[in-house]
Order: sequence, then C-alpha cells, then structure tokens
Amino acid sequence: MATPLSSSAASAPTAADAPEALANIHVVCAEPSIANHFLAELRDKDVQKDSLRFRRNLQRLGEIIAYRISAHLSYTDKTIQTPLAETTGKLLHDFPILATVLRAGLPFHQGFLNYFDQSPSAFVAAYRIEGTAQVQVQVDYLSAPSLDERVLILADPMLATGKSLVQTYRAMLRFGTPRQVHIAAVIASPEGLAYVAREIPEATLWVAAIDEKLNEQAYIIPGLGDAGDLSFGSKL
Ligand SMILES: O=P(O)(O)OC[C@H]1O[C@H](OP(=O)(O)OP(=O)(O)O)[C@H](O)[C@@H]1O
Ligand SMILES: O=c1cc[nH]c(=O)[nH]1
Repeated sequence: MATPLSSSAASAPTAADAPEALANIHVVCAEPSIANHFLAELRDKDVQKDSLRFRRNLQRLGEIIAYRISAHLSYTDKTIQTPLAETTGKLLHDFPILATVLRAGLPFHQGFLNYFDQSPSAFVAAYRIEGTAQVQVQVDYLSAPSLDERVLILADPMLATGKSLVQTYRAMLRFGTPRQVHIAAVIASPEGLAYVAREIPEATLWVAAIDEKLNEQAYIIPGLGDAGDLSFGSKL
C-alpha cells in the first residue's frame, strides 16, 4: 500500500528537554565496543570521502543495534534435527517490521535487514523544508504493511530536531497499531531525543551517541554533516 501524505509542522523541541531524565533510552557507544570505531569513522571528514565506507559503517551500526534490540524480542522453542542428534533451538517468534526514512535511512535499514532477514519493510519519503525559520518536515510518500500487533523498528540515522521521526511515526499509525515500538538512530541531539521520547512514550529508543547540541540550521554538533549527501551525493 502506498499513500501520498500532506505536510505538517510539529511543535519545536527545546534544549531544556533533558534526555538523561528519560527512561527507555539505550546509548550503544556509552560502553567501549567496535561500534565506537564505526561511529568515529562516520564522523571523520577524511574517511567520509569514501562513500562506500560511509554507507557500510551506517549498515554496521544498524546490525549492532538490531542485535541489541533482538534481546527484547520473543522466541519460540523448536525441535531441530542436526546430522548427529535432536536438540532445541530458539526461533524468533515474529520478525519485526523495519521502517526507514529516505534517503539516509537506506544503508542503516540494510543493517537491520541483514539480521532480521525475513522482515517486511516500510519506507517513508520525508525531508526537511529548507529556508523556513523553524524546521518543517514534509512527509510525501509512505509504503507499509499492516502494523497491527507487530513489533515495529523505525530507523533513521540522524535524529536532529526529531520532527522527521515523530511525523513519520504518526503517519505510519494509519497502517495499524504496533504492539511494541523501537526507534533507532546513529546520532541524536539532546533536544531532539527528548522530543521523540516525549511524543512517542511507547517507544524504546536506541542511539549510538547523543551529541552536544543543534546549530542554527538544526544540524547536530559535532554530528557528522549531512548523512543523505554523504551516502548518496549532494542534492540540487
Ligand atoms: O530530526 P530532523 O530535524 O527531522 O532531521 C533528521 C532528518 O535529516 C536527515 O534527512 P535529510 O533531511 O538530510 O534528507 P536526506 O536523507 O534526503 O538527505 C535524516 O535522515 C533525518 O530524516
Ligand atoms: O546533522 C544533521 C541533521 C539532519 N540531517 C543530517 O543529515 N544531519
């Protein structure tokens, strides 16, 4: 099912929102792991010249967060016959629906799909309208299966103001009510993360890192720049 959607502006998040005070937020790079290495490469303007590596690092962080989320899903015992004996395996009860936001979401999404290989996907075209005083997001196109009673993972690498994720999620609810919601990003601003946590309290949030702030153009500082352009080339 594919539906064109109209634009709307959500109320602006403020820096006074403190994500530290909010439960349900997992910060993957808070502990040492290879995820920190992938994130450091994503941020490095010299390494960014290699767009293949940039996309692959987004994908690898998608894989890592997918693995972390998998610990929160349900499994069913199944009898398995090996070549030598019978044993019991645990199979994922139902594969989550994987939703992402074009364009920058695509490599991150692929990381989730690498692990949740039987998952259906949902795609949203959303973009920030340039030249407005406050960030406004246009949601143009949404293609999704039924979300009723499913686990939904909504993944977008950059969580700046949080408006893209909040508007995308609201638009997606036209396709049903999920029983569990996970929202994943690579880099979040403190105010954007607090905004998403406030507007979507039913979601568990997963981020690789929480950065310092947004700049006047609502870009994340230090951030990594424009994830869509770095993945796929600059827009006109
Ligand atoms: O939290 P927000 O303030 O809404 O910003 C985040 C959005 O910005 C990026 O997309 P972008 O608008 O750069 O589009 P692109 O992927 O097409 O380059 C990113 O992938 C998010 O969708
Ligand atoms: O810092 C930001 C903010 C929005 N989108 C990006 O790609 N980067």
